[in-house]
Amino acid sequence: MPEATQENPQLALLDVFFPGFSVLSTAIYKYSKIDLNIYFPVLLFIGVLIFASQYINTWLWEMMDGYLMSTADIRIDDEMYNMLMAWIANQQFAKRSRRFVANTNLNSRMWFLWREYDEDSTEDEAMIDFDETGNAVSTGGGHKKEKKVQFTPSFGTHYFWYKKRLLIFRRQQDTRQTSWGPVSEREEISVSCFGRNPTILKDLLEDCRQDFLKNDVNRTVIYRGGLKSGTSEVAWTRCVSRVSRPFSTVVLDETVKQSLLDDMRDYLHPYTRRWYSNRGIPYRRGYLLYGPPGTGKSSLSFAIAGYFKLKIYIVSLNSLAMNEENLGQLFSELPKQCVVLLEDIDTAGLTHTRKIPAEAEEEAKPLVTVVPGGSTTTNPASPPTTPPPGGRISLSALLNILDGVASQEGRVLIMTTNHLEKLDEALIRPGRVDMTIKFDLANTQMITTIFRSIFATLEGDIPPSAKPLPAIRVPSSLSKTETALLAIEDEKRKADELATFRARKKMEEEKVARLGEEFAVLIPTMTFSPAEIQGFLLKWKRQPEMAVKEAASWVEKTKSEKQKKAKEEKEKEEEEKKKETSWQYRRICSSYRYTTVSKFQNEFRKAANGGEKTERYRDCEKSQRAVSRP
Ligand SMILES: Nc1ncnc2c1ncn2[C@@H]1O[C@H](COP(=O)(O)OP(=O)(O)OP(=O)(O)O)[C@@H](O)[C@H]1O
Repeated sequence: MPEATQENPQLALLDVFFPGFSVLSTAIYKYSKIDLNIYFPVLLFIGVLIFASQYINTWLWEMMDGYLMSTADIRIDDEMYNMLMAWIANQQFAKRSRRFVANTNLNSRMWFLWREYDEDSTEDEAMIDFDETGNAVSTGGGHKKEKKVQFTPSFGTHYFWYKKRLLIFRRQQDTRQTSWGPVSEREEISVSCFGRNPTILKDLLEDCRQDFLKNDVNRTVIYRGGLKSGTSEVAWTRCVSRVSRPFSTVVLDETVKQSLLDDMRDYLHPYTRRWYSNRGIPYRRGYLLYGPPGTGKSSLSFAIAGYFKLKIYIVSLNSLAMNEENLGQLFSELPKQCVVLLEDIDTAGLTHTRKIPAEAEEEAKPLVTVVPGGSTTTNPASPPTTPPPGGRISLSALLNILDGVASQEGRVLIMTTNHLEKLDEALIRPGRVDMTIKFDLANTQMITTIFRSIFATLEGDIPPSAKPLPAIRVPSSLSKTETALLAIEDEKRKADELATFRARKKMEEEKVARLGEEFAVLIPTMTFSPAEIQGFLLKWKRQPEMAVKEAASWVEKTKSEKQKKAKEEKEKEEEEKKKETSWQYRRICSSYRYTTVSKFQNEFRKAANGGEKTERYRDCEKSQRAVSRP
């Protein structure tokens, strides 16, 4: 009988399927004289079967996946990820999962989809308690606001039932992504169903969306336009959802507010769209809010979006990423009805008058140096007209986008500015801006209203000292009559409490009204913005008397600070102007370098300083050579 050794080629073959088999069989032969070689055909068959089944299994799954199943892939950089994960976390299969991810925030780790967990909880839940001495104390887990841990299934395949259909949730590591990103960003999720009809998946995703959006009821959802992380693509990304600001809390002339409401209500009416299209007028509406900083322009924009339950899309034209193409792309991706907010439009590099094509052409020409005597030379070394500084969008590009086909019909455009006079007329002509609202510094009536709104006791305001009265405990030994008497007494006590509360509230209101008037007398009219007044009042938010007492000294202090600041700004402006003049002068002179500059020095200096511009100076102005700023 041949020795069963490792050299036996048959056993070496079995090692492929059952690693270590030859060592094991040699040991068995040595100690018990049982030769496993005789089972070789059976073992080989089993080995091949196991090996082949792995491939067959994968192949079968692939075939089934490809031909007999429907799959929805969810991208981690899309808001759908947040929606699906929020839904999954509430499902039994996720709660029962033995291998799971514990999350305090279910949202995508992509920065532009990231949302703070707290954002969706209600704001009336206090996060911190304070003891009698005013120190912050731990809430001891008694408050709902503490971060909840939620569980989602870990990487792998998970089966669950939805509307009596078996669905598959797959969560996999995305191996295609580069390794430098955080692990949590490198994943792929998908939901599949058996059958070639994907309707059930679409139903599921719609359910997830609806569930997710329930959190947004009575909230204003804010989107910002910008670059997606690590890409050159732009997208609207949801950044926050805030409890909608009641329209009434924006202090503004009531007739103006009412006419804005009426105008928007009419515009958003379902029949209005048809009215516009019948007449061939683009269905768009634009509003311009202008006035000094802190007078409520942004507040009104958010309040109006909340009032009409519209999402608000904010885009910053100052952003470096914003060029004509990107802005056009963002405008083309706007939903049918929404508010688009272009804030502080005067600072967005749009303040220059729109160039007429001839002028633009002129600028694009190579620089021409005027040589006295009438001849001109083209300077080949002179740089071409520099493109607008990176990211700044030109006015004509913006106008094209606002009017162009890419701009979604049905949107409400709100532009805000601190300097109406700096805006080009083309931007604010009717059709682009249909209503202009002026915001002013606070007048006496506004000051009183702000005071009242800060100190009025509103629903949900709980004074920090208020402690609920202990409920009456009914001893079990009492007879029915005694219990009834006690209940009547309790009712009476509650009614007395309510009456006292109402009387106190009325007195409070009268006191606040009186103090409001006193306060308004102390604050000079049209001097401070509502934001400044609100800022001061918030310091004394529970002490209206102190606010009145401190008002006069605050006015003095703030006025002198403002004067000082204004003086400094003026000095700075003058300094800038001087620099600008000398720079302009150098530019002009440099374009005249073929002649003796000193010959025309006085003439040029005068003109650069705002004096009379000679023909020679004008010639030079046209052919200015780019001189780097000092
Ligand atoms: N008319 C107003 N009514 C109510 N609150 C106001 C008003 N104006 C300003 N505020 C308060 O002042 C703060 C700043 O207001 P807001 O941002 O709306 O001003 P703004 O005019 O948009 O300022 P900026 O021009 O600097 O952007 C907010 O907290 C807001 O509540």
